[in-house]
Amino acid sequence: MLRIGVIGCGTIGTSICRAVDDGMIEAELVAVYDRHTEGVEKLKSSLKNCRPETLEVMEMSRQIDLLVECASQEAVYEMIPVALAAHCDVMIMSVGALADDKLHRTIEKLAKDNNCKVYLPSGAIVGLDGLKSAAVEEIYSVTLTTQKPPGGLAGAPFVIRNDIDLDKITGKTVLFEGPASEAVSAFPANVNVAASLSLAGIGFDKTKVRIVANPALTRNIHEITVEGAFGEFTTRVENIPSPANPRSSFLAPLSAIATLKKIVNPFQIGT
Ligand SMILES: NC(=O)C1=CN([C@@H]2O[C@H](COP(=O)(O)OP(=O)(O)OC[C@H]3O[C@@H](n4cnc5c(N)ncnc54)[C@H](O)[C@@H]3O)[C@@H](O)[C@H]2O)C=CC1
Ligand SMILES: O=C([O-])CC(=O)C(=O)O
Repeated sequence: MLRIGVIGCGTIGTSICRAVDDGMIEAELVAVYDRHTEGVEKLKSSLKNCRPETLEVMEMSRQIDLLVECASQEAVYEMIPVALAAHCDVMIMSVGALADDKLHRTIEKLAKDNNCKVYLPSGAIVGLDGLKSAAVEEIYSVTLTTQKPPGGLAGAPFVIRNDIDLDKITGKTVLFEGPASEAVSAFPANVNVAASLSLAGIGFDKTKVRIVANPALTRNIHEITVEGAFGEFTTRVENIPSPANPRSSFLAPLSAIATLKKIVNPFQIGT
């Protein structure tokens, strides 16, 4: 059975661990870790069947086949190279970290050298399957427009740096327009999806991102338009925010669980 370790015991980590605990994913939950011990204890006490140990990444990597990162972009720097060097496959949710070309190349080399896989779930967006197929030929443009209720953008470095009072936004307001390379560091907990889109398509500099604060919304909306030699498509998803973390859409943990199910399933459905 696949032995997994989970880094980050927040919204997504808890959903993944519960899915293993409920038997939805045929895997053994060997270990968990979070920089906040209360988070680890709360998660562990909520499990009915699994008894994971609390282990730091180095020790965890010796005992697992797959390390699941659902913590932060910072954690990708700290944990992913360590796990790959220990011959573990990895799954990354904080995909925005890969906008750093040096880190991206390090992870790619470690994965190749150690014969490991790096899984990047679709997260909170729909349409990566179509984009991957389309990218076999030329892609002319990829645009992501993300709209969130203002509270869902709280704490973003861009908001803090520009002294934006989210409570004072009364109408639909474009906060950011620029390349994905800038969007993922300006809003690290909001548009990791822009990174997955960039990696599947035309890269971080050419992928355009617009981030809109919209007080009329209760959902996180991601709209993607792709134009290329294949033609054109647009996808739009209206995501219910996770109750525990309104920055993250409910579809994100579901996509992480679906990716784990795909890893253990002999049938690989979809591109
Ligand atoms: N790819 C995608 O579509 C999506 C990606 N995300 C990203 O996934 C990650 C997890 O999201 P949530 O579970 O909603 O966040 P969360 O805030 O609910 O939980 C994150 C947990 O990770 C821990 N953590 C953060 N950095 C750490 C580190 N360096 N070492 C150890 N523990 C650390 C925190 O203490 C917290 O308990 C975030 O980076 C988020 O931005 C979220 C939604 C969609
Ligand atoms: O969950 C979402 O809507 C998207 C998100 O936070 C991210 O990509 O980081």
